[in-house]
Amino acid sequence: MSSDLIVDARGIHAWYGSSHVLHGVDLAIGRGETVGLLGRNGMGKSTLIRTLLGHVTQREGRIGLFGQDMSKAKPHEAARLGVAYVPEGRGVFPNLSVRENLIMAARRGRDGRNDWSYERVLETFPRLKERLGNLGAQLSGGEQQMLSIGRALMTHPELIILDEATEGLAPLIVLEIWRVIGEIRGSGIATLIVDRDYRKVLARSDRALVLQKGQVVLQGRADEVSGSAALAGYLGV
Ligand SMILES: Nc1ncnc2c1ncn2[C@@H]1O[C@H](COP(=O)(O)OP(=O)(O)OP(=O)(O)O)[C@@H](O)[C@H]1O
Repeated sequence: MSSDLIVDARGIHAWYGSSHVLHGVDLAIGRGETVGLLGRNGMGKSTLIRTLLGHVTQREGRIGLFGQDMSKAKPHEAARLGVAYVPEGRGVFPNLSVRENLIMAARRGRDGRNDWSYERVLETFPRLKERLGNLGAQLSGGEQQMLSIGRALMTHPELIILDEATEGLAPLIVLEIWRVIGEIRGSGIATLIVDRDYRKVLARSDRALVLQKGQVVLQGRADEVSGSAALAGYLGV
């Protein structure tokens, strides 16, 4: 298990009851690397993420995070090591204000890093600055998504996992989220991105992999995946 890798997962299988969803998936993410995870609906993208983080417990295979064996670990252990997960459907505290949501998340990074301050997060998301006193539940979907990403940044992660971060949002907000994803990449934090807009994912990723029925059917540098004749067929586009 290489400690140069943030994620080093080999031969991952996962089940929901008797339904076998992942069939031997390998995934590696290096420090600072942006990886796109593509595939049609129901192909196992969210399940792969949730399996790596220990949310799906019927699993087999070796899961290494930061060189540690996390094959049996619980979700909070992955978070403690520096993996921030922004789930599909967000995950902000509805009864806390924007300010409280952010402050509560604040934590130094693995090496004591503290560069994503409260102020920097608000500069990155000017909309949140205007809503500091609003409760999570009072925010629009786009604002909740920004808050969720802002919370992730305040934990000073080594890796942020964004599962459908732009899903169901208005076009201007979607642009805003992609801008921030670019900023996160530029700041050296590794990212794993799942998004329906495969062109945008590929344009912003170093590498990409495509899942079909719980198996990796295509992977490589993002430009290679982008140029692959097989891509459209796998994505159904
Ligand atoms: N909690 C669950 N219980 C049972 N089956 C599930 C559960 N979550 C997902 N599945 C099934 O597992 C398979 C993979 O789903 P998953 O959500 O990982 O796909 P996905 O590629 O992320 O697609 P989507 O974009 O639709 O979320 C699908 O057949 C789905 O119906």
